[in-house]
Amino acid sequence: MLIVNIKGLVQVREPGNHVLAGDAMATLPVLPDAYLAIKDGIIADYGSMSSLLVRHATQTLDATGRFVFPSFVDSHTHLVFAASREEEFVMKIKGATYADIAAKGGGILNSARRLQQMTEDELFERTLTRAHEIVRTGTGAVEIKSGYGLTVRDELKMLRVARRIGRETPLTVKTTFLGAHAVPKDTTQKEYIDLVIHDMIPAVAAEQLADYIDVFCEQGFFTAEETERIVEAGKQHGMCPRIHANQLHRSGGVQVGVKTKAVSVDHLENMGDEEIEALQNSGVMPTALPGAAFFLNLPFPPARQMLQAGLPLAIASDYNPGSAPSGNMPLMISLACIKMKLTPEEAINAATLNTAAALELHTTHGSITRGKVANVFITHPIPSVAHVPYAFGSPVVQDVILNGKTISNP
Ligand SMILES: N=CN[C@@H](CCC(=O)O)C(=O)O
Ligand SMILES: [Zn+2]
Repeated sequence: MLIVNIKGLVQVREPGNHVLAGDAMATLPVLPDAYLAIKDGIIADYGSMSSLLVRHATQTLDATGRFVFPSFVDSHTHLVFAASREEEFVMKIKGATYADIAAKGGGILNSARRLQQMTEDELFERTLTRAHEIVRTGTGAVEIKSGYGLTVRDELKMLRVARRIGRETPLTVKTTFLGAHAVPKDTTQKEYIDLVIHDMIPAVAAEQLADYIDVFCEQGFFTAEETERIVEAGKQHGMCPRIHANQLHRSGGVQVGVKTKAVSVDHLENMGDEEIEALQNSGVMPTALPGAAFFLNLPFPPARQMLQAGLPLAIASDYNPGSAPSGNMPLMISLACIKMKLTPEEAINAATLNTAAALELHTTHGSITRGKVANVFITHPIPSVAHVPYAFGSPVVQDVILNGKTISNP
């Protein structure tokens, strides 16, 4: 396949380990008036139109006036859920907080009740609709968590659905076991943590259903000490940690992430100097979820301060029914620019190369690089790259190509 007359080929990089940190995040390489050649699902070549020699291809797309981007990598979602939660949305409008709703058995426990009653096939169908939706907005690889099952049976059910999304859609899927998302009503904290460690983790590992282990490290959910114990148990079974950290409070989640060598710590709405220092040279990817901060009216992560400290930064959607009911990555990039004061270049780097690194997909995804998976999208005609975050909420993606194949009616 050949894409020709590309107005700008975005995020062109030579092969190599590209985690971008600090000042390096400001540079986004864009090749003007370019072509892109794809063969056997892989990026075969790219260059300036003036250097294009081969003109025969099985399929040629003309991208005049349009940009080609590498597909977004969304490194944090809860894509598998049974039902939306508009009633809580209205409660929040009227003044209830996320914590108030959770304390009344709403929130995660509300989602768990509904998911427990749903068959695996029905859950798959509902998730499939959302998978198609994120493909249409430019996502090519996605992390999917469990955490609305809260029983052995239902956590396994969620992870099987997530794995099936990886098999039956063109999305690249990584899965995360988040049994420690909330404690069910009729169980003590200790009983539930024992269930997570002694029953759930071995059962998940036996079916190889999870690449990662996650814990909601937060007041009223799981303490830093409990988080450490749970993720260490996961590590024993080959699951690398990634942590819900510092969403509502300075929970110690960041420090546990660093201590346990997590691949990422996500949320980070409540950060202090100590957390930023702890992350320096840690190898842990700090990940902002601007959709969740926006939806819950929380402070946004101190992105500029983090970049000034030389940290890398990733941006993901957190698509879930309670705190971020959108998996629209172009919108997340807009929010990152508008609310976190990232430049368009920084935000796009954060949602492509750095999220690929956060999912350990940096050798195959996240940039236009020879030899990487041909996951790209072609924009509508737009004047500039910065137009993507500028025109917030406007459709960005016109054509989607995943694994080298055009997705019809994206
Ligand atoms: N904070 C924890 N988990 C999700 C929200 C879960 C829910 O409210 O259903 C999040 O990342 O925001
Ligand atoms: Zn989350």
